[in-house]
Amino acid sequence: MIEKDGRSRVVIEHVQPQINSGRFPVKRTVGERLTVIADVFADGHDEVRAALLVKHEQDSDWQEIPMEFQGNDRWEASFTPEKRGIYEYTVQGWVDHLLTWQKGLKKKFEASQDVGVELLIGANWIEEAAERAPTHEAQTLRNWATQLRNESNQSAGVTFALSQEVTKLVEAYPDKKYASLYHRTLFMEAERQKALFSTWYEFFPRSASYEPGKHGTFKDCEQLLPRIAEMGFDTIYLPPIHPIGDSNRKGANNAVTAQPGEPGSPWAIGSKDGGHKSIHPELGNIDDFVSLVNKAKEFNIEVAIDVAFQCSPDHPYVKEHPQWFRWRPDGSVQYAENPPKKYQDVLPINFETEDWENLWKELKSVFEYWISKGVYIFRVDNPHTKSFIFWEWCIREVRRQHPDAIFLAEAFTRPRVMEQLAKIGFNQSYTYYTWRNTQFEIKQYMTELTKTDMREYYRPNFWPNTPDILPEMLQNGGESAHISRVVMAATLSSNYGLYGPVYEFGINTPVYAGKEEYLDSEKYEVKHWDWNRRTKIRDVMTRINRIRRENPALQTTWNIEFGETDNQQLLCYAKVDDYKSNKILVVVNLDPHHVQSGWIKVPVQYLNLSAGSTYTVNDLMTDTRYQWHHEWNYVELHPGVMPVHVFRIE
Ligand SMILES: O=P(O)(O)O[C@H]1O[C@H](CO)[C@@H](O[C@H]2O[C@H](CO)[C@@H](O)[C@H](O)[C@H]2O)[C@H](O)[C@H]1O
Repeated sequence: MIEKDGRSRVVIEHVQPQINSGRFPVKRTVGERLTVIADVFADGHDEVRAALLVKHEQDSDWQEIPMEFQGNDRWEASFTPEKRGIYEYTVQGWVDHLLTWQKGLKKKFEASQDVGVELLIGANWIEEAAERAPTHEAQTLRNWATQLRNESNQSAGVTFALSQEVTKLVEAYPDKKYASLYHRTLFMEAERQKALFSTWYEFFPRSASYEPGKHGTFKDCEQLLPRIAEMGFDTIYLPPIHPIGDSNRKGANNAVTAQPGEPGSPWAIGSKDGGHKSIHPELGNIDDFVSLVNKAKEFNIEVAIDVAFQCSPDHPYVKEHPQWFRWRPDGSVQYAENPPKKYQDVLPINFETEDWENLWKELKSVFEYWISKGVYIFRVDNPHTKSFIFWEWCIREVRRQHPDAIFLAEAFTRPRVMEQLAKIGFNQSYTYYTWRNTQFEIKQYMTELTKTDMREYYRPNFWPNTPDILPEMLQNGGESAHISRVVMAATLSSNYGLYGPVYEFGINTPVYAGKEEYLDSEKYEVKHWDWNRRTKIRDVMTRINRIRRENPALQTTWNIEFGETDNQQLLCYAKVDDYKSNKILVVVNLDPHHVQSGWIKVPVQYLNLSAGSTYTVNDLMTDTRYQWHHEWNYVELHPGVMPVHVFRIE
């Protein structure tokens, strides 16, 4: 059986972007362009044309966007989503006889051949196009066909046939009877802008009190909002806010047994006071929490909460749904792990339980419950230790009802696993940035994130530290490293965050030499921070966050171009906005201990600067201006003064 019309001669292949052959949608935010490329060609020498077909899933009509020929059978078109939701896209190609005729006519006429018959053939094609045009234009086309038939002067006929007005009108009504359609419909999800541009400040609400020795509350968190807003953060991320279990409670510095009075790790969720939908009593009650969420909105701050699907042995689920845990012959459950880390105070959930459907529904309802309280951003703890198939379902279902929901995958694990979590729906992902220090490492990692197909589905969120990770660079590099690492996170990636208090106060003592964990970690203790204290690091955080808000070039991750340097300790990169009007050039001294100087090659072409022109670079970190003339320019960065330049090119 011949399934297709044998006259469909166009081949369409290598349509990009597509993730796993279209199994997963590519990601964009509203207003963020999607550029689609494809190879479209036919046998012989006929002219081919191609169009990108796009539609929002709720619309019935396809929008047709002409693709532009890039040479070598490659075609390209762009589309910018205007509303949130899923868009479908595919590619169509067809042989264009009118265009073929026009090109042939031109060649023959230029070769001084007789084109009398050609003009008659063209008249027929134009008449056919009239059949596809609306009445008023159909009449014009018919008139042109008559004009061509009656034209006695071949030169005038050719000029007319190739004129812009004829070309424009015949292009508008192509003959697509035998058009080919790419064999697949692909998907793109357009999300709200925050999925791409967000600035996170993590702190433990139990340490929020201004008063030493007092357990912090949500009311205390409200007091911190003006301070956090002043620093320019738009998202506060709170580690778990639920009741903390007593059984196997951990003590200071990860001791497996807590001393009386120790508060335990907030990730040991669940006690007689409730589980994932309850509030730790010392923080306040649900009304206090909702009040914090609403108050934060007044400062343009969103509250993000931590969702850790694991249970303290005291969690109500353990008694109510014992089938959700894997019991061993001795009546115990093996505690949770993220090898080599051991979480002796929590039980993992068994995603292979016979009762998986009820488990899934309950876990999804946790997100729904917090959404009903005004929370739309979730930092998901260790998602890679729960099944992919669950996440794909859960995120899809939650976002179908609540498209504003954003899920950040807190997975520091193998690359394929992190990538899969992003493919199946996580809107943002933690990264290896935390450990990328040298020029080579940073360039290589940024290239992988932005110039491979990861760009289509993996939205990085760069964290210089977390409560779990005090990287060696911050331990050894002190204030200078804190400054350079936060400025790089904030300018390399449009999503970035940090574990705030210890960062701004420059706390960097490891639990012991060689271990990348904070001594006396807040994970196991209530801390008292001097919230009135201003540090240079805090001032830098404030300034770089303002620079990010004021410069659209820093509100996306994908627009990076590195510049050469003659010193490996200097890193140089440029970013420009879509309109090429906002241009940022960052230079970083990667060595926190020594002055580093050298020559950097400004990527002038990328920055749209004509060679040899004079331009002003305005260092937004220090409000200092320099006049530069060439590609190569000299810089000198002092770690003790300011280890970075963030230039705006003016
Ligand atoms: O496994 P990760 O390094 O990605 O860390 C995340 O998950 C951990 C488990 O939830 C969590 O660990 C903390 O809570 C545990 C449970 O209470 C406790 O046993 C650990 O000692 C404590 O570090 C970690 O904070 C989180 O970021």
